Amino acid sequence: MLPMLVKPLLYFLWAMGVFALLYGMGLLLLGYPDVTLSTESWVMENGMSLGAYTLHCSEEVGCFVLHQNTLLHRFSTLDIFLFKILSVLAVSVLVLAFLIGGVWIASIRLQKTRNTPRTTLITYASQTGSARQLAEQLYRMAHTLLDVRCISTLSIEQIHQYQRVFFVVSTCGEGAPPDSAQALLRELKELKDSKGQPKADAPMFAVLALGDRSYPRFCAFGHQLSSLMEKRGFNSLLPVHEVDKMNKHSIECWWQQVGALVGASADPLEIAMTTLTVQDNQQVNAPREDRAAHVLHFRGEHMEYSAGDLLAVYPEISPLECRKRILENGWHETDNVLLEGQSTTLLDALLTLDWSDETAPTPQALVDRLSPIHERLYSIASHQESTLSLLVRQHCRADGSLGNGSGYLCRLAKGDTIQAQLRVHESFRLHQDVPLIMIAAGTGVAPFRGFLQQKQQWQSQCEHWLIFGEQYAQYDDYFGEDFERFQAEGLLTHIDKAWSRSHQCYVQDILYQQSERLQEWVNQKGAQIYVCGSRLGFGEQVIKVLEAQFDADVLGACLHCDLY
Ligand SMILES: Cc1cc2nc3c(=O)[nH]c(=O)nc-3n(C[C@H](O)[C@H](O)[C@H](O)COP(=O)(O)O)c2cc1C
Repeated sequence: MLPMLVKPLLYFLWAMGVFALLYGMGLLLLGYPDVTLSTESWVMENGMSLGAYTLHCSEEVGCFVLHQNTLLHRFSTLDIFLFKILSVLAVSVLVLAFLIGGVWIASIRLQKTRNTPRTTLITYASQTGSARQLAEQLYRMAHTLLDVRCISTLSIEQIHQYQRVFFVVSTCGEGAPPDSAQALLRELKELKDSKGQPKADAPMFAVLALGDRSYPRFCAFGHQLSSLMEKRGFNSLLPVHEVDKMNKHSIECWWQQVGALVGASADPLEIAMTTLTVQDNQQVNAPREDRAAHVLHFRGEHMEYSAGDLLAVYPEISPLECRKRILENGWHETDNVLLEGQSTTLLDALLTLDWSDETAPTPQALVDRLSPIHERLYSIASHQESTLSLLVRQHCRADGSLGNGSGYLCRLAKGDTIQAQLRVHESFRLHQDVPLIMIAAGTGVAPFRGFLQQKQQWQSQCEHWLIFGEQYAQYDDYFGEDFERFQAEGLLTHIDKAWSRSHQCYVQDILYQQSERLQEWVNQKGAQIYVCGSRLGFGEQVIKVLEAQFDADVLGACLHCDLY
């Protein structure tokens, strides 16, 4: 844009200069003293001298130049008018040139900064989007100092182009690496062992390991990656920093250390949130109060997501429920406790903590056992509409109180707003228009409504098969009307429902009964299989059946799981 403006400006300046020169020369050559001018009118108040020359102006006779009291030139009113125009134009052009030049130089500098190779890389390995979201957030806070990229696009050779590499990695499965980390992991394993000796010129690295303490192999992949990097001769900058359930304080501690190393400002970590407004919240399996499932529709701005993505919700604890639970334990809400070294009331402390089923002999012992409230991830049940839908099962604890995340969402009324984050679930998105086998249990059916909406947008002609399991046909047919509509439109070509309590039928039974079709769809029609639901029971059983039906490499190429 700027270089485009500069060229015409230079031409304009050049043309003006030529005009002014010619005009001046014409005046000097052709202008001559006006001999008829009377000497009285030479004496003017507003004269201006330059050496032996004096310029005088008079309204009656115009302007004239005296040289040692001899009239040298006289300028007409038109000359004066043109001089004025020329000087105004010259000043404006100079100011404009100054401004444009300033912006131009600044933009060249910016371009240079952008093109300067960074010495520090932040790379993420994410399964459900949290590590990616965090790495991109950190990058935004120090974008002039860092590069950011997904670990799947990173090779060892590229690591060597940096002085420092910061890994933000999660652990999935049972202590397993995210899919995106497999290639680098393979490369690292194949690399020659440096026998634990760091190489002097090798890049330095540090690992931020995201995980969840409730899993037996907490942050396992972060540790695996760090020890493998060290064995291959990379220099460790910091010990592996473990983060439980995306604890913000813990992330900030790590970022402060990293910031000091790379020269980034130690600003507090701003987690960018999307505000969603509740449009509708309905229980869809009435009258099942013990296992109530709700469909929520939200409206929000700048909602960029795809079917299969997740929504991270930050629950707010209900003070009413919290008071009730405090009383049931025989305590008082104003009891004094210490939280992170600060004295506060039991109620205030518990409103910031994740109190699930934990019990303790005293209020302080309870507070000491609990961790801060953490985000909850929900599968999105829609696809890039102006509304975002969720299917939420209300969790009921043994004492009758509601789970923190599901209780918060199921309590919401029309018009309420929540703060949430959209998380890219790369491995559970649709990447191409191929036949789908969608296998779900319970609220795991949610993403498949989104998938079919996406296929509808694509005007897909492929075959789609949904296998859905829940307890009761009369209550639990979530999104039943939507799936019937997709069926009527020819988008959903097969649907099988397994009702475990009302019909004693399970999803695995259908997979066995329809094994021929399953084989045909995968081997001949190139179908991809997506499985969503709880890992225990459903997920494990389904994987077992699929492993019995397909070779490992065939399954590896077509299976996508979202098991929790
Ligand atoms: C199916 C599943 C399995 C998980 N397995 C582990 C595990 O073995 N160890 C662990 O520390 N965290 C485990 N987690 C927790 C994740 O590491 C944690 O939620 C992390 O923030 C997810 O980051 P991501 O969204 O970038 O993948 C698991 C989470 C899920 C959903």
